[in-house]
Amino acid sequence: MAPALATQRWAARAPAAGRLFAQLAEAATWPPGPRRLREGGARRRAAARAAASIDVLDLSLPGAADRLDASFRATGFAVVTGHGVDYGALRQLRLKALEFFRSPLEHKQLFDKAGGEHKGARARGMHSRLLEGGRAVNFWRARGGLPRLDAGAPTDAGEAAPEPVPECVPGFREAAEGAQRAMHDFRLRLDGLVCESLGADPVAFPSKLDPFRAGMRLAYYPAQVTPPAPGQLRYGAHVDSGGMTVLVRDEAAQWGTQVQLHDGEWVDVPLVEESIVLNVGALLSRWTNGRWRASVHRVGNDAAERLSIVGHSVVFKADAEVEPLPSCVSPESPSRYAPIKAGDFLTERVRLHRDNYAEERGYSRAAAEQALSEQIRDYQM
Ligand SMILES: O=C(O)CCC(=O)C(=O)O
Ligand SMILES: [Fe+2]
Repeated sequence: MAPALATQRWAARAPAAGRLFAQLAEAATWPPGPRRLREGGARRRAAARAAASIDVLDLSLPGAADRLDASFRATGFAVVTGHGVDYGALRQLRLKALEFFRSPLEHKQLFDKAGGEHKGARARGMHSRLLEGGRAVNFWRARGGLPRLDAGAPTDAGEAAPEPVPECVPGFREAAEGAQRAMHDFRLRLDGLVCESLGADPVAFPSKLDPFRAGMRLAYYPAQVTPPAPGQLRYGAHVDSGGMTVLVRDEAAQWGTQVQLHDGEWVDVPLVEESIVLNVGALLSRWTNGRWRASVHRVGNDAAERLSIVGHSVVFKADAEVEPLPSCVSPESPSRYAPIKAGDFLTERVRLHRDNYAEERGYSRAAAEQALSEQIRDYQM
């Protein structure tokens, strides 16, 4: 029997082991060449499926609110064009951010607040990211003021005092401010579109939001010079926590963002020039009573260096009470979620990710698993 056939049979009998074999085989040819990336069978199939699965919408055309509603109901994701954002400002931030992330570790460590009092930095996982060579730094807009580039992150409740970033990369601050400005109007427009899509009260809706708290995170994926371990991903499967995520992928290395559809299948987010990817977070899904899905997504392995700019819209005030919108509740679709304060919800979701969560909450080992799985279910959507 030919070895290849034997392998196929063995893989068919033991799918998990077969997958491992496939991963090892992939590792043996790491890094994947451009041809393999374009033409790999599984990837091509996934991409073909994605074309039919994740909508691409031109927001400059009439009916944008309804089309957004349909996309978010179906997958919780949409790739948008016609957004009006100055892409040049985003490109400039990408360049400066790459300069920062490629700079010596001592520079990047200036941003590591995890050992100090800025527990927000630790809570958001920046501690390990920065120590591993610099992967993320948060920006946010000071309340009511000009956009500022700040180190650390707000506390869980979003109340930490911002700290100015040391100028280790000339022009970084200006680039960040330029990108924030470029995004600001778009974020406001998205807030308006969401209100329209959901038929929400145009007075009550904006009063719950604070567009000036919308930040920008730079997620850096260093070039993968060694093959990933079996099952390892560039960004593990997760659901975003808050309102709407506004994701600008790296034009030079866009491949990798994948979404799990309702039927469990993973699909690629389509690659579209100068597009922005929108996706629904857990709190927004909850507010819509589950009408809009908060889908699980991840970033798959690719050898390329990559930088994603991750922003948000529909940013709730920490003390905003979030309960299913009346327009999303009906006799056929009764309210599924109790009212919750946005700040409390986000704090709890961040805590769920800590290793010592059960211990912090005083759960016994036996009770912990039960409580955790219930909490995760509650806080997932
Ligand atoms: O970088 C990407 O493509 C996705 C990042 C992401 O999912 C996130 O930051 O929540
Ligand atoms: Fe995400």
